[in-house]
Amino acid sequence: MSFRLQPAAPARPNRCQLFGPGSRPAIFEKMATSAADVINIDLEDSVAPSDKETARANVIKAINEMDWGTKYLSVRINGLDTPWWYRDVVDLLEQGGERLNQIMIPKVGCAEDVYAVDALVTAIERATGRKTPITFEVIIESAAGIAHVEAIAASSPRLQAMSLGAADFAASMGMQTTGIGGTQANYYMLHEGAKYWSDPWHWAQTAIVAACRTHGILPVDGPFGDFSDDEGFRAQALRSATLGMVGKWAIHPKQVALANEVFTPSDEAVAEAREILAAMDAAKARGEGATVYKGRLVDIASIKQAEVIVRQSEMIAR
Ligand SMILES: CC(C)(COP(=O)(O)OP(=O)(O)OC[C@H]1O[C@@H](n2cnc3c(N)ncnc32)[C@H](O)[C@@H]1OP(=O)(O)O)[C@@H](O)C(=O)NCCC(=O)NCCSC(=O)C[C@H](O)C(=O)O
Ligand SMILES: [Mg+2]
Repeated sequence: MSFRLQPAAPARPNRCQLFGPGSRPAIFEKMATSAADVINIDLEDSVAPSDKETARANVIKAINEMDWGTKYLSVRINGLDTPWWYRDVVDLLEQGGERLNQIMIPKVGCAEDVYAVDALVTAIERATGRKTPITFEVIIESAAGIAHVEAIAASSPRLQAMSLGAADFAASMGMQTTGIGGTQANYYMLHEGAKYWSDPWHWAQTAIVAACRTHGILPVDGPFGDFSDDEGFRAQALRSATLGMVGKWAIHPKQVALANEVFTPSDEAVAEAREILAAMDAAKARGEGATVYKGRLVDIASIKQAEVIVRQSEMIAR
């Protein structure tokens, strides 16, 4: 371990972030009563330009009047290249009250993007006497965003989560696909006539996980567009969980249970993690730093690996 210790990410469940357009208030109740840990009401790309003001008003009304239970409540504002974002922030902060937990900033390309929103939010919080600081989530969904991901991760103490936005990311990178996440038919290796598919999102995901873990932020996988493909969603989510991401967006309610299933450690995984911890306790008592568990090596690093799984399950059970 470096002399500079790795900070812990916020201790709150973030297995599924359910999205819905702010211009569609009829679904807000369904979002609030869903099994998602986080609700992202959208003012950005799922809202047509002609609906921006109405959507903003819908969202503020819903934040104030609806029962959101224990949901972590987040609103995605418009991008900093639009005329809408500052009014989103001002109205949400001035009229949305303390129930709003988080602002999601899309298409962040550099640390200064976050700085700009932070400055505006900070001024409004001071003026209104807000008690609990608003937190931020950013979406990495451009070439600039991934190139500057580490600086973005370090940009503000408000930052709690960072997602990969596969659709805009693919467009910004010039990738030849219209798919949103998942397997890409043309991304394969050929060996002795057989095709072996690879994962075109892998590099961006690992860059995000490393930046997030360095700065104590939750790394999250973004949307999987084909909501009729449950197995495709599950495969994408399993890869993300294996890489260290803590959750995934749902762009349709049927994806919520899938995300919760993948990002909740199974009873078997938790039991095995606890057995590894017990085996290492016994090893330590014998003065050993390594031992054998089910025919394989476990050592002091295995304690940290097992603790990740136990911590996740304890946090979700809370
Ligand atoms: C994708 C949808 C437009 C589909 O809506 P719809 O046609 O109504 O679906 P269904 O008929 O299958 O709906 C079944 C029931 O579920 C309710 N419903 C639908 N969507 C939601 C939702 N998001 N949350 C809660 N409940 C929902 C319907 O009302 C039906 O209920 P009932 O009649 O009682 O049976 C729609 O799902 C949708 O709008 N999804 C979210 C789109 C969105 O927010 N997109 C933005 C995020 S993705 C993105 O931005 C890309 C990213 O930035 C990147 O770059 O990668
Ligand atoms: Mg996007």
